[in-house]
This record gives sequence, structure tokens and C-alpha cells, in this order.
Amino acid sequence: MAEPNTPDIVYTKVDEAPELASASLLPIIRTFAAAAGVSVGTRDISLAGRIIAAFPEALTEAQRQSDDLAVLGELVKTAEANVIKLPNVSASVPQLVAAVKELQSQGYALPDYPEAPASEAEHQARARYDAIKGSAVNPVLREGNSDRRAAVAVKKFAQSNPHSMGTWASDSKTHVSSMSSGDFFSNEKSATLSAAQAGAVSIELVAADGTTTVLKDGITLPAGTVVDATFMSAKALDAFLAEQIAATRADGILFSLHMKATMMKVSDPIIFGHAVKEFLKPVFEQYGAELEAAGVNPNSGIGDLMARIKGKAELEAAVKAAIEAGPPMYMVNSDRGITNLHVPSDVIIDASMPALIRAGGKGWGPDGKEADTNCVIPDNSYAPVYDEAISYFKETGALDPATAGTVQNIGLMAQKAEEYGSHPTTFEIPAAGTVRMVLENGEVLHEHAVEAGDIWRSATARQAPIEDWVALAIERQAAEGCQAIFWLDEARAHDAELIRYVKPILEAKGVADKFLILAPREATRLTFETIRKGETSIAITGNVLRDYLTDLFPILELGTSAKMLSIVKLMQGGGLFETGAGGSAPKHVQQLVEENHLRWDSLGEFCALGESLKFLAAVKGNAKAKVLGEAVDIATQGILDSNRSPSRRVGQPDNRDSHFWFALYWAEALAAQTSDAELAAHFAPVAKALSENAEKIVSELAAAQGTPADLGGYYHTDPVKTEAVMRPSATLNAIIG
Ligand SMILES: NC(=O)C1=CN([C@@H]2O[C@H](COP(=O)(O)OP(=O)(O)OC[C@H]3O[C@@H](n4cnc5c(N)ncnc54)[C@H](OP(=O)(O)O)[C@@H]3O)[C@@H](O)[C@H]2O)C=CC1
Ligand SMILES: O=C(O)CCC(=O)C(=O)O
Ligand SMILES: [Mg+2]
Repeated sequence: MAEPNTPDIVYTKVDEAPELASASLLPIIRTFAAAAGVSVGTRDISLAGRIIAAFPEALTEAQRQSDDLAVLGELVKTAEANVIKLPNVSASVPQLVAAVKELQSQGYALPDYPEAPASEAEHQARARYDAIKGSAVNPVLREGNSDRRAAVAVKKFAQSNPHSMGTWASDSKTHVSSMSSGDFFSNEKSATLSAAQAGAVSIELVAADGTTTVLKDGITLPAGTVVDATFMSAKALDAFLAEQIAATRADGILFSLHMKATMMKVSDPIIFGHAVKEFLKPVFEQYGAELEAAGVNPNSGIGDLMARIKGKAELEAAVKAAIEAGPPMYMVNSDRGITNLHVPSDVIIDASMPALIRAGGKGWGPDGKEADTNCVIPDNSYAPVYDEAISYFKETGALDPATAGTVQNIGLMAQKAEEYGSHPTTFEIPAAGTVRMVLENGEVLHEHAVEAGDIWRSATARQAPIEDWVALAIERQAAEGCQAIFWLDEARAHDAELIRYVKPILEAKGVADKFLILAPREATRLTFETIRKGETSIAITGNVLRDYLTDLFPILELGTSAKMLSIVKLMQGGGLFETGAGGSAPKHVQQLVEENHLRWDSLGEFCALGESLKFLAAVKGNAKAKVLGEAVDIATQGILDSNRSPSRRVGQPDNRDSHFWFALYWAEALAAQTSDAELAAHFAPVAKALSENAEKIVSELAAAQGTPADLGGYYHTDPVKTEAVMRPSATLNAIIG
């Protein structure tokens, strides 16, 4: 059961650009909803909020915060859940450390993040910080599978207002490089647990000398669970990286590494660290002891390394020389000298690869110019999607967003399906031996011979979420009547187990002929061919491809994934409405702080709000919520039709302007509707006041732009300062109240 005082809708407090947007939009939502008796509460899932909640004993009574993520984690397991979830930071270690430092500077007596915990207290602090790190929110809240697609109006708008696309040259040197052996893909084993195999599972390392170390126990898996185990060989990875660095240099193109160090919070920072070490090999060989003494952890990137050796001229010169000796690197920010390998969370594959493909295969080099790029994606499980996309565009030229059809996604992710649940079962192997997954009945389910440094991981997917995912796919295909493809490779161990679920369900429902099952590479090609004809395709995928494809296709079709409708149909009957498929856009905060312009597009919030209100109407029979929700859809349409989305440049309308127009169109739609006279009467004067003062409001908003903005913090902003920045129109504020 949900807590007795749960509001009708919970709106999440998050980080960076979406949180800034909330400072302006949420007061409007609350005021409008209150008029219809709909309550909108908030829960804090921001990085800073989660850190504060984890250390109550270190803080004063006034500083303490409840563990809102835990509360929401319970709520989403109930039918009462109606949550609007904005993107939050999935923190890398450098981000976590920066957030802790900021809070300490604000008087929060938090322990430092212990890089190398020694005492019991440090081990405890480290365990709490590790739980906050990476993708720690989404797997908890996503108690349902994912349905992401562009709303019809949004897709139509993109077709009639196509964004610019880079051109693809057939002789582009841009390509994807992946390991051909020794990676997670090659080493994967998978099995579905029978009733006799269900129960407790332990993971142990049997060393060469026969001693056994338990890596993890206390896991209980029910019958029907698909259990995978695999590993990446550290030696094979290093050899591959060395080869790619040399080959990139020889080709005269940019070196780039694309990982998901946030969502894959244990394995991917380690792989990223291998790349840092390989790129700076002479430095680590010559100065290894000094780097260690300075507390350098390559997994945290070159940025952290540079900060730790600051002032040590010889070391600094050695790092500079090593970077110069390597191929030019793909840059995050060439003006500031921030490379791909500076921070593990700066280049995140789901957003970075599509942006590069949208640009015609170009990345930014250290000279501030665009260039072809070697896209290094070590594991070969999903890299073929990007490889095939790039080959396809080299052959056919860029996609035309004016005519392209659309790709929707049904993604398996409920109950920490697949890689989402793999964090506690991923290990950097301390010594050579055999890793074994041992079942309660004594059987060894999977085993691998490993060497020190190898990265071993197990992921699982439970029966109920898999069946729910197939059911959702059937429902969506029936609704659209279009092509629908299960992106599953029968030659891959894990996918073969999923296919054993999928096929009988499709056959039993009599819909097998409506679906294709294709390996990712083949599915990529067919899907591009389909949307090139202007048609729709539904990609039904596992968790990682859910993540990758719901940025890839929208970024090519709509220019951004921020405009996606992103619904999580919770398995217990509740609703979780995500706002777009993108993240928290740190670059937008940088621009706001420098020139007080927020280019964040809240279309994702508008779409989610409409869905959330209509869901409230449907499950609680709340007629006023239905009226509010339908009016939100009209207002969202108005934003598109009248081109009220934020512009990218200072001096032009921004996020705050779009919220004003949204409020105006919403109020007008409510005043005009005839299903609820009381609401119409209430909103008529609001619409009138907003409309009559439009010019004044817009000029007050414009006046705020152009000078630096002070938010009083980055991860933990000052609410009063933020409100002053985000609500600069006294006229609008007076009408909203
Ligand atoms: N659901 C979640 O909770 C998610 C969280 N994240 C987190 O977000 C952070 C940033 O991730 P990153 O990989 O940079 O991806 P983002 O999606 O945040 O940003 C990449 C780019 O996409 C564009 N963009 C994204 N959202 C919007 C929007 N609403 N309006 C306009 N443009 C938008 C921006 O392009 P431009 O700069 O050209 O304007 C932005 O720089 C990370 O901390 C990550 O962990 C990431 C994905 C999902
Ligand atoms: O959970 C995360 O870290 C990011 C998730 C994400 O990028 C997505 O859901 O698209
Ligand atoms: Mg994503």
C-alpha cells in the first residue's frame, strides 16, 4: 500500500537542467492542478538529496532528509503509483566526489568519499556511497517495462520542421571497432532455471591453489529466471586498446571510446580505466608508484589524474607528452582541453554515438575542428548496431527527417532485468582461477576460467517481467499494426533463452506472423530501410538496446530524444511517466550559469504530465483530471504549432518562455472546454490575464538573459536563488500565484 498521505501525482526533484526547468514549470503545474483538486507532491531523488539521506548521523536535524528513493521504490510496487520522473544524474565517481565536496562546503559534515577505504568507518562510508553511485535510481523505480515512442503530433512536427543533419560521405573513415574475442559477447553463457534449480545461488572464485572465496551469496532466484554469466579478459582488452590506439594514429582520425560508465557502474568504469592506462602507458610504466601515492585511480579519468598531480611538473609534462604522442582524441570540450578520457561520465554511449551519427560521422578534435572518428566500443554485444548504422549511411547518405518514419521501442527492464541488476554480481577478479555460479542443489550452473583483472559479471531476467514485456509488445503491435521486430540473436546465449520465451507466447496468442526475430545487426538494417520508406517499426529489445535505441532513432528522427513519450507501465498497476528519453543535459546548466539562457526543452515534461493526468482520470475516475490532461495535450500541440520551444541562443526565447506559453495555452484550453463548467469559469480569467500580459511577461523574461546566473550551488542549489533565476517575471508570478 502507498503511504496514506501520498499525493495524487509525485513529481521528482532531480539534478541539473531538468531541475532548473522544474523551478519554473512546477509552480504552474501545481497551481493548475490545485484548481481541479489534484495534489502534486515532490520526492527528492537528486544526487545531493540521496547523499544527504544516506548519512543522517553526520548531519544536524535541520540538514537531514528522508530517503525519498526508498519511499518511491515502495510506491512503484503499488497500484496507486502515479509518478512523473525526470532524468537524474547517474553519478560517476568524479561527480559523486564533487557533490560531496559541495555539500561539505555548505556545512554538511559528510565523510569524504574513501578512494581506498582502510578503517571500518571508511568501509561503511564507501558502501553507502557505492550504493548511491551510477544508475541507482532508475533500476529501483522502473518496476515495469518501457514503452518509448514519439507522440504523433511530435513526429509530424519533426517531419514538417526537419532539423539539420550532417552529410555522410561514402569514403568517411569513421567506423566502429570492437573486440573479436575475449569480450562479454564471446564468453557469455546463459540458462533458464528449472524448478529444481531455483533457490539460493552463490558466486565463488576457486583459485589455482584450490582456495575458495565467496564473491557473492544471499541471492535467491526463482524458477524461470534467465541467468547469464560472462567475463571480459583484461589481457585481451589491453591488447585490443593498444591496437586501436595505434591504428587510429595510423589512419589520422580521432580516437573515441564510448561506454556506459553510469548505467554499467561496475564494469564500464574499469574498462574506461584500462583505456586511460593504455593511452598514458609510458606515464603509468615510468611513474606508477608516484601515481599510486597520489591516489590516482585511472577509472576516474585523466581529469582526476591531472588534479592529483597538479604542480608536479615532471609528471604533468609526461602526461602531456603521452597525450600528444597518441592519436588526436575526440573532445568533450576542445576550448577547455577536456578529452574523451577526462571523466568517465562525459561521453555516454547512448547519447554520444547518435550525436556522432547525426553529424555525418564527425566528432570534435583537439583543434576544435570536426573529423572522422574511430568509435571504440570494446564489447561486441551491441556494437554491431552502430557499426551497421554507420555502414548503412555511408552507402545511402543521411536519413531525411522530413520523410523518415519512426521507430518505437518496447524495452525489457522491469525488476532490474538484464544488465540493470548486474551491479552486485560484477567483479574485478583478484586472482586467477575459476568463477563458478553454484546453485542451492549443488549444481554448478556456469563456470569460467579467469585471470587476475578480468571483469566477470552475471545478469538475470525474471519470468514475470519477460512475459509482461512480450505482452506489451503484442499490445503495441496490435495498436499500430506495423512491423515489429524482436532484436534478439539466436546465436547469442542470452538471446536464445529469451527466444525460448518469446516464440511460444506469440504462437499461443496466434500472432507469430506479426513479428520478426532478428539479430541486432540485421534488425538495424531492416529498421533503417523501413523508416526510410516513411513507415513505422517497433523495436522490441532487452534493456541495453532499449537504452541505446531510444536515443539513436529519436536523435536521428527528431533531432533529440528529449521529446519522446516515455511510459513505464508498472507491473503492479501503477504508472511511471518519464520525461523524454534523454538525460539531465549538463551543458545546458553551463550555458545558464554563463549567460542566463536555458535551452532545455520541456516537451518531455509536457507529454508526461498529460499522460499522468489521464492515467489519474482512468484509475481513480477523476473527471477533473481528465479535463486537465486533455487540455495539457492541446497546450503541448500549441507549443509545437506556434513554435514556442526554446531556442539554443542567448537573447532568444528559452525554457522559461516556453513555460509561459504552455501556461497560456493550457489555461485557454481549460477555459474553452465544455465538460466542466466550474473549471472553465476558473480558468477563463487566468487565460485572459496571461494573454493580456503576454508582451510584458515575454519582455520581463528576455530582460533576465545575457548575464551570469547565480544558483548558489551545482548539485545542491540554493532554492531561493534558483527561484529568482528561473522565475524572473513578476507579472507571470503574480498571475500564477
Ligand atoms: N533517465 C535518466 O535518469 C537519465 C539520466 N542520464 C544522466 O544525464 C546526464 C547527462 O547524460 P548525457 O549522456 O550527457 O545525455 P543528455 O541526454 O543529458 O545530454 C546530451 C544532449 O542531448 C540534448 N538534450 C537532452 N535533453 C534535452 C532537452 N530536454 N532539451 C534539449 N536538449 C536536450 C542536449 O544537446 P545540446 O547540448 O546539443 O543542446 C544535451 O547536451 C548523466 O549524468 C546521465 O547519467 C542520462 C540518460 C537518462
Ligand atoms: O539509468 C541510467 O543511468 C540512464 C538511463 C538511460 O540513459 C535511459 O533510460 O535511457
Ligand atoms: Mg538512455
